[in-house]
Amino acid sequence: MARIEVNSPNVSYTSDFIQSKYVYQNTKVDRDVSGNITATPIDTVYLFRTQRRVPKLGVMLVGWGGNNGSTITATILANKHNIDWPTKDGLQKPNYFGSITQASTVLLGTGPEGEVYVPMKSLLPMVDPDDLVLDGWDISSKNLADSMERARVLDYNLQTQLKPYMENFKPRPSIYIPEFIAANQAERADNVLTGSKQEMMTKIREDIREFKKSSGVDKVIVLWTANTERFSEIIPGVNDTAENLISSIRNNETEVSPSTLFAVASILEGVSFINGSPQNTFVPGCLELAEKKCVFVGGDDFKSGQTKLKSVLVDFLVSAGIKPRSIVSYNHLGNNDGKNLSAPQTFRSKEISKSNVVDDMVNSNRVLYSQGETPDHCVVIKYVPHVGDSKRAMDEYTSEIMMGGTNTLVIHNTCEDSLLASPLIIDLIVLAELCERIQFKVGNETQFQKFNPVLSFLSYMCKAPLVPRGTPVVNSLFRQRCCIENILRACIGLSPINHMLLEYKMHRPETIVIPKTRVSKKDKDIPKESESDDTDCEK
Ligand SMILES: NC(=O)c1ccc[n+]([C@@H]2O[C@H](COP(=O)([O-])OP(=O)(O)OC[C@H]3O[C@@H](n4cnc5c(N)ncnc54)[C@H](O)[C@@H]3O)[C@@H](O)[C@H]2O)c1
Ligand SMILES: O=P([O-])([O-])O[C@@H]1[C@@H](O)[C@H](O)[C@@H](O)[C@H](O)[C@@H]1O
Repeated sequence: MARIEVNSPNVSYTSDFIQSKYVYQNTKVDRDVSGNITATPIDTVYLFRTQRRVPKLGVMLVGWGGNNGSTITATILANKHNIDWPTKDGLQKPNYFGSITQASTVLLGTGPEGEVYVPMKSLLPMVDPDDLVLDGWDISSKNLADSMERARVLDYNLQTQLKPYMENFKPRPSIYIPEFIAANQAERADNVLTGSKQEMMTKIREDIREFKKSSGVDKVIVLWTANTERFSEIIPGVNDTAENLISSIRNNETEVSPSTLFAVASILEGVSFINGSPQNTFVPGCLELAEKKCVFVGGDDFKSGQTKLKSVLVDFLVSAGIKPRSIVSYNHLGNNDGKNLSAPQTFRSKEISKSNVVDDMVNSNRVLYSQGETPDHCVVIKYVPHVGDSKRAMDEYTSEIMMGGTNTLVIHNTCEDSLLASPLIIDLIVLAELCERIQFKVGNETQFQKFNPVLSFLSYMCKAPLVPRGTPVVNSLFRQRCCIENILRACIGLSPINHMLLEYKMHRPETIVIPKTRVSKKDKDIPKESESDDTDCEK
């Protein structure tokens, strides 16, 4: 992969850090009593600092023996050991298609040869997924080779070759509280911890420490890809504050779910925790704990197929001035996820995360929608065992066009559910780990800080993005991707991609002057480069 170095006085490279002075340009909007608007451009100077050393990273998956867990393990091993396999269509080589960090490119700029695109992963030093060290928990005791076979996702020929690598991986016993998932999951729950919630959580914390020590990894990230749970009730005194949540765990309170126990265990171990399922793992007390301890949390629910397309299509329609009036999304699938979602309480969690995804786009356009007006939006999921992991999704978008006309789009999508979700696991881990190495100072600040513990940077991969209090939720896939791309660019001192291509829109192109350097703010506005690390965290 070609090395990228930025040639600018605002960017410096030391053996430890890439440092960039960056002018963040924004617009402040004020409305007067008559509703008239004043827009004021605002410049803020940031000093970004990214640690260059990529750590040896351990990943612990909760639900390791599931379809996603076994598929991502197999994919990493196949890529790492360069295992290809014959199919009826020829020899298939392993890859990470569907991962933006590994398989997508970004426009870096223009050169003599025109536009130059580079792999997203080449912008900053990132963990190579081939180097991830995997471990995890499952309530099912099957080893990973048997789990892969049970999942019926990958070609048989690949499975045969991977078996020797996978059969030694055995999930650690996990926390099973039957009332949080569908009753039909009981038949696979033969690998479970016993004891009080406090005791089980302590065991999970020990597992994280033990894994870190025995594997020799520098750091660990924990990711929930276990069954969708029902929503937890938010009860004052039980899970509304960090203190109450901790004492509820101590008192074995009913309304603390396994996923919240895993999140709390990870936070207490200083380990980032990502939730790939829709339930409200991050009850207010859990979020407060993450904030206090300055540990990253991200989620919720992988945005893999039908919803991902929705967050493109509705954005397209609304931004084209077309008014979606009804969105009806149906899918059926036959994997264990579908089986678990056939219970009303777990389906409800999924229905919520799949339904909210158009809110920001609808609310952005008061020409089309009056305050409080929304399109009809219906989400249906059915379990059909025969189709296994091959999910069938059917969507109908009915929109109002000019002069009362109607535009109906009908989409049919067939795909392996887990082959769409697994690359998102890679991106969530790679980007969350990168965020742990990025620090910045704003204006005249003397101390570096990190991103807010609620990592909204991961929104692109999530159906129901978790954001810090008071932050706008962005669902539009295009905007979510721009955010990732432009923050990566900021870290190397490059301006956001603006798609203006002004240099190609000139009547007299010879008038273009390439400035020697980007103009920076006066020295007094530039954050100082020394001083200590981020603080404000309870240790
Ligand atoms: N595949 C997708 O496209 C997709 C998209 C979005 C979200 N998701 C979510 O990802 C999750 C995993 O999907 P999947 O297809 O791998 O499902 P799966 O049912 O195949 O795997 C889940 C695994 O979790 C295990 N499990 C359940 N409760 C557990 C607990 N408390 N601790 C440890 N393990 C536990 C199960 O035994 C199972 O092996 C689901 O919640 C699903 O809704 C999947
Ligand atoms: O990502 P997406 O395709 O919109 O959503 C999917 C659902 O349609 C599917 O029913 C469910 O089992 C998957 O876990 C996933 O949530």
